Amino acid sequence: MPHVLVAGAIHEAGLALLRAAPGVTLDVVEAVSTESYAPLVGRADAVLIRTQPMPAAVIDEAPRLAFVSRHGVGFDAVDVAALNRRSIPLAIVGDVNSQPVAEHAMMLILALAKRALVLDAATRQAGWARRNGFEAFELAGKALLLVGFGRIGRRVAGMAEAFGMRVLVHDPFVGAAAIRAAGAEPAAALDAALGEADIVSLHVPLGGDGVLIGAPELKRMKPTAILVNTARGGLVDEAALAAALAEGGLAGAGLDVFAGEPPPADHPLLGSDRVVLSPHSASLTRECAARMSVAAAQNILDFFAGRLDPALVVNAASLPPAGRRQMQA
Ligand SMILES: NC(=O)C1=CN([C@@H]2O[C@H](COP(=O)(O)OP(=O)(O)OC[C@H]3O[C@@H](n4cnc5c(N)ncnc54)[C@H](O)[C@@H]3O)[C@@H](O)[C@H]2O)C=CC1
Ligand SMILES: O=C(O)C(=O)COP(=O)(O)O
Repeated sequence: MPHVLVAGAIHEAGLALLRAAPGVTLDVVEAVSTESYAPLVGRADAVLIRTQPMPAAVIDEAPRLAFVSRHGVGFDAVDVAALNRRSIPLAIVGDVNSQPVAEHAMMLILALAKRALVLDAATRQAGWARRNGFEAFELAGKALLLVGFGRIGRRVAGMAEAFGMRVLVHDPFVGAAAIRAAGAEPAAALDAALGEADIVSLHVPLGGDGVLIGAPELKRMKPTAILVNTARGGLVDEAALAAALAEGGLAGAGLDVFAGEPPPADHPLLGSDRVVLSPHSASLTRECAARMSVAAAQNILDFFAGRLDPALVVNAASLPPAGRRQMQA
């Protein structure tokens, strides 16, 4: 009889699915820290986890653990090597959250290009004083560099093309022909593309290499350019980004994600009016919060029923043959 631990607050729809499943028992811990759910892993057959860390120390304390279900798609916070040692599959939700994240990236691009927050504040405070400041710029004709051309990056490309933008793509794992077929231009060398772009948007996983955009990469960007990160905070050197913005090396940044979440109150990027921020909420639309919750819960039910889609498993663990883990009513 599978016992499921839900680590982190999720939409009620997924909880309802698990509660209604015959034979499933549940622990739900809404707090986001690892410490809050770690004491409960010992009795879990499956863990449904949000983005809080799941280190080896926690996995090693879970003798019954047979399956981990990510509520989203990024799995950098889970110690995959520890799962692999015991051949425990880790599944993600696939395409379920790509659309709202792509929309959010476009929202940040537009907010920065149009100086939305600054002009909103100015309109409330000082009337028309900034009307002729000519601070906004147009997207049409500008070069957008997408770093990463997977589920989300491809959707941003389509949206940007509708705005009349030129789309450059840097993704070493996607062939030039596929990039051209999507109406974009392959950019094999990241350094050169960074120098060409008016807007850079990140859509790659956070991997072992860590920082992708550090001080040298920021220096290659135009002083008029903006950087948008809806992927993972650890991809960007935040101190170097704050310095580039303060020194006029870069015009703006839109950030949904941070190296440490939530960012501390004295974080250098929180004080800049060249920055538009959101609290890792790109996928959390009304619609998608329910979709992710249901998809992650369904993956658990499918795993124990022996019918999980293997394409959703992202680590080196094969699924048990159908029927081996039948749920007991
Ligand atoms: N802010 C949020 O709420 C969300 C953030 N994310 C983040 O966005 C990331 C991307 O999501 P998806 O598009 O669904 O993933 P995906 O796996 O479909 O696409 C990632 C792409 O990045 C490419 N890539 C890998 N390393 C690269 C590198 N060094 N340079 C350039 N390209 C590289 C891959 O070839 C792949 O095409 C996730 O890994 C996750 O961290 C995803 C969903 C929600
Ligand atoms: O899909 C992702 O990788 C996300 O960042 C969102 O994940 P979460 O809603 O925190 O489980």
